[in-house]
Amino acid sequence: MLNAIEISPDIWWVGGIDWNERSFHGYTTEKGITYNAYLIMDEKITLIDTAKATFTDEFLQRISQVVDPSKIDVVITNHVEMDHSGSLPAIHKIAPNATIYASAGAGVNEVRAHFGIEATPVKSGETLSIGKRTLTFVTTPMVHWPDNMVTYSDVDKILFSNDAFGQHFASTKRFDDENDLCEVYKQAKKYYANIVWPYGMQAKKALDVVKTLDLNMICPSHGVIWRSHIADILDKYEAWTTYQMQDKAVVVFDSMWHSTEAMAREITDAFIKEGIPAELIDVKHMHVSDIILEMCDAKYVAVGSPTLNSNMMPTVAGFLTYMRGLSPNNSMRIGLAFGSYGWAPLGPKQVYAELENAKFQLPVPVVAQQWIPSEENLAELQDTVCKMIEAAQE
Ligand SMILES: Cc1cc2nc3c(=O)[nH]c(=O)nc-3n(C[C@H](O)[C@H](O)[C@H](O)COP(=O)(O)O)c2cc1C
Repeated sequence: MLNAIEISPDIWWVGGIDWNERSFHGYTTEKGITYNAYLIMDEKITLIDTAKATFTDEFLQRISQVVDPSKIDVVITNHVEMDHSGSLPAIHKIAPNATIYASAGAGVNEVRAHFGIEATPVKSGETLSIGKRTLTFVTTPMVHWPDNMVTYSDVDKILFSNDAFGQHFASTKRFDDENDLCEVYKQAKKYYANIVWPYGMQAKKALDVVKTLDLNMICPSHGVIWRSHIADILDKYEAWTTYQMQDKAVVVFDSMWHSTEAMAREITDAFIKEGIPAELIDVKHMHVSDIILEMCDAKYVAVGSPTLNSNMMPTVAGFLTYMRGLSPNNSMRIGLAFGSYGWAPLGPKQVYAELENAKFQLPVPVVAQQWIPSEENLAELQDTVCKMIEAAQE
């Protein structure tokens, strides 16, 4: 078993590694997950967050390599979601006199609602001396639950950032510079797109506070610790939280007999012909959490469905529902609805209505094709794409 790891003098990583988790509340985690918790060996022995309940044994074993868990004096609960707090009842039982801190209001209420445990409230800006170190709490409400907060240790210049700057990435190596950075950044972006994206404005506020801190490390509750690429991940969060868009297109579709697929291919080619990178995505073959990663910074989004039993296809409806819940900046995008039908163009029209509901700019009407598109019909899609690009430039 991997040992507890001293990440900075007297600060230990004592989390859990979930090598085989592949679905985290419906989000695919192809690289597994870590539940990071940190133990600070100061005059008051302090634990920052815990682990998912199923990892309690692993987590307690790691703590025991450093100290008897019953000696813990302070537990900081930055966020009550159960991937971070699932082992809190076990710690509470082993160290009943430890003081558990959570954000005033939401954090304290959530600890009580989940575990029937009374936590001590802390407000944003409040400090706690644990010996040599003073910890400062900064609440980050709705990044991504009402209770979220982050904790800063002054002596070490470490920010315990909980979900912010996290990535679902299991590894024996704890630091950014010890791992494949391309993969780490991809997983950080996928995490942001699937978890934090709806709360970009709140995340931006939190980021502005983080940027004022003197930082040696950012220790998130998932994935690798940032020590060598702090400026880079902060820059990336700046771009993501301000919804910076790329001049690129994603064309998402499903198709039974390839007519909608032929339209999707033509639309993709038309974007590429106009010099705009485009990606063709068949929803049957890509998970919605990966589609969101591809589309989160795409200026152009085309969505196609045939009519199936008087509806759009359930796969496309599933994607649109997931996307609508996550994506707050659709008014900055240019959308297109398209698809084939036999006798009633309900599938493509429902896609259009969904894009309209999700507040996309829709400069061209729905392109509904009866049965199989001819060469001429397909060629007309080139004009449609040109109109979308013109609308983006206005
Ligand atoms: C099981 C099934 C159900 C269908 N239901 C409808 C329907 O309710 N209304 C309609 O206009 N066309 C319906 N169609 C016809 C398709 O929409 C039509 O064949 C279309 O061209 C398929 O596009 P695709 O090749 O992209 O799958 C149905 C086709 C199938 C196979």
